[in-house]
Amino acid sequence: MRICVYGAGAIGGHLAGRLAKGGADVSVIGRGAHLEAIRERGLTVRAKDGELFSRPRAATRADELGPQDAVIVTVKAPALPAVAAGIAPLLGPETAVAFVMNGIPWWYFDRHGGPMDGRRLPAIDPGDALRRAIGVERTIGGVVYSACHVESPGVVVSEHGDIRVILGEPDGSLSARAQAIAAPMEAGGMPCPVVADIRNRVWAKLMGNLTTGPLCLLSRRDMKVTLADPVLRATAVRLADEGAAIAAALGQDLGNASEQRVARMTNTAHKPSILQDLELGRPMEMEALLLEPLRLARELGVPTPTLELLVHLAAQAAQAAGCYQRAVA
Ligand SMILES: NC(=O)C1=CN([C@@H]2O[C@H](COP(=O)(O)OP(=O)(O)OC[C@H]3O[C@@H](n4cnc5c(N)ncnc54)[C@H](OP(=O)(O)O)[C@@H]3O)[C@@H](O)[C@H]2O)C=CC1
Ligand SMILES: CC(C)(CO)C(=O)C(=O)O
Repeated sequence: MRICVYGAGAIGGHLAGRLAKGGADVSVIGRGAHLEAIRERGLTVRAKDGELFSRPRAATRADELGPQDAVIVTVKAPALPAVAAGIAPLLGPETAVAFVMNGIPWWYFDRHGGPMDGRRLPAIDPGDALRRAIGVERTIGGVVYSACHVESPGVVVSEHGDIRVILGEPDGSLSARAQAIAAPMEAGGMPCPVVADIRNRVWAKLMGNLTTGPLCLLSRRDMKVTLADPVLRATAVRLADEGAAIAAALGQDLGNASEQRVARMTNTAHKPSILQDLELGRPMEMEALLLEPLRLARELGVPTPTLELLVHLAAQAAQAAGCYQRAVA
């Protein structure tokens, strides 16, 4: 199976390594020193279950690779317009495109049902660029648990053993095409369930970002250090409660699990990827991870006072660092 990972950074590198180990014919699209190193010396993934080495075909442009059976998009959300502009050469008539990223995905309300069905998210997909270039028919939703970073060009470190990718169709079907991506992932050591409730999984993952994102952006410290402060830990629980209330207003029941969610993160010495971006001066996923959930809360009449305050402070920090340009609204 030909699978291209579009955005071979930390997550994309990890997934490419797993897929190669699992027997897929893997290529990656990336850029800069990391891509050059993968091209010249191969891709190394240092994971808790051992080191994976592979030699995926590495390209900076899709026309170097041609049509694929599947594409897995793993860029940061601000890079999605560039993916929309560049992806066409990878797409044959049957190519599926899985978005394995954090945050509210551009397709969230497609095939959603109810009064919000079909609603657009212009902050995530400006000008409907992804909708036009890829379309919801090809799209598979995805969530990833794998704290990781690029240690040096060509080398990705997966920091914890608790890893998984979750795939799901926007219409809830358990499709053969999602299973076809999951199979080499699983064979490569990455658990990869295909689920009927991908929106619920998106929200469950988002809880981690809504809690540790604003707090660590403001503390500039990793999750373990930040959450060791009892006041900030209690604040994280309030953030998780508010996030769960937004999800509930959209019909996604996350249970009464905020304490446990935060408890699971207290021993994780990981800097959230959004903080890594701030520190490296890269465009930050403010919209998909933080601001779009707030917008939905306002629209649905869900009170989120703690989230409002901390996300707006975080947005100011992001603007001051030159990593987020929009006016916050
Ligand atoms: N890292 C983590 O621990 C986790 C991250 N996530 C999520 O996974 C997603 C990916 O994150 P992560 O892997 O950390 O991000 P990275 O920035 O490490 O990876 C994205 C890669 O895509 C490259 N890229 C961006 N735009 C283009 C383009 N137009 N053409 C070619 N290459 C491009 C980037 O290059 P460049 O560096 O030059 O921009 C980078 O190498 C995000 O949604 C994130 O929130 C989820 C769980 C954990
Ligand atoms: C913080 C973490 C690991 C989970 O919420 C994450 O998703 C990220 O680093 O972006």
